[in-house]
Amino acid sequence: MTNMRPPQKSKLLKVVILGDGGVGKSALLTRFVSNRYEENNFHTIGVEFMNKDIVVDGERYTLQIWDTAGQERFRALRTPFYRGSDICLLCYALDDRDSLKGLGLWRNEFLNYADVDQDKFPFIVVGNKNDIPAQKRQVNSDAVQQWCAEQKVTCHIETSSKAATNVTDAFVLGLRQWRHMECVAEAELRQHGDTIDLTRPIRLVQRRICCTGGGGGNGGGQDADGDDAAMQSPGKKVFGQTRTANKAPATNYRL
Ligand SMILES: Nc1nc2c(ncn2[C@@H]2O[C@H](COP(=O)(O)OP(=O)(O)OP(=O)(O)O)[C@@H](O)[C@H]2O)c(=O)[nH]1
Repeated sequence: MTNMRPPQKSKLLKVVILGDGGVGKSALLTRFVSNRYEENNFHTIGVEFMNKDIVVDGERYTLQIWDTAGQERFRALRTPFYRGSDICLLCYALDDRDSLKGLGLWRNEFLNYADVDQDKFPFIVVGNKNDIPAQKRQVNSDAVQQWCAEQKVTCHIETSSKAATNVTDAFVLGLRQWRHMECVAEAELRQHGDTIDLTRPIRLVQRRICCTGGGGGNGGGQDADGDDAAMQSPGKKVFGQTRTANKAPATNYRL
């Protein structure tokens, strides 16, 4: 016998990095996964992905991170990969104010193709290249905060792939935001979700089972209410079968 706990399963999450060409998406990914930095990167064509295992708050995750091409001409190559994403990093460069303005288009493009609920999806705004000298900086924190407020994005972080500043933190921020939204969604489900009002439907179901179980006889029909539309419908068996099939997902009962 051993006291060792079985190894914890790793949760797989898909992360997509979006932003204008040249803001440093590939550099961010390379720094995070391999802790390397290259000054002269080629433009990404289409998409590339890398996996990275990470433990955050005691939980194991495998992040499958998709680096996308920022250039407009590769749009058709990247958009099919948005579906199934769990987290999206919206990247701009601190020495390029247009790249911040462009984030709205990136967010919309993602929402169009990823098919997610925009109010419940973890977007993280990442301002890369924060190693640049002050005189080269074109984006100040007021502009970013204003953009985030307008777009209802709550998380913003500055990084430098070159100087290895905050790179892991950007992904961890995305992960924590994802987990927060999962918790909110679960709580909502518990509160309002799969609720069954047992008063009327249960009486119907019991009668149905009685009717069909009795070989189609009239015994159970005696106490049927005249105003019960469901009881009068011809789909008796279907109603009973549907009820049986639906048993499993019911999580809340309100008496
Ligand atoms: N100063 C500074 N330069 C960076 C940083 N990250 C990337 N760069 C520079 O920006 C260039 C472009 O970076 P990439 O990672 O290729 O940019 P990208 O967003 O992936 O570009 P696309 O593939 O065209 O979408 C790099 O060749 C670096 O010279 C950084 O943190 N600081």
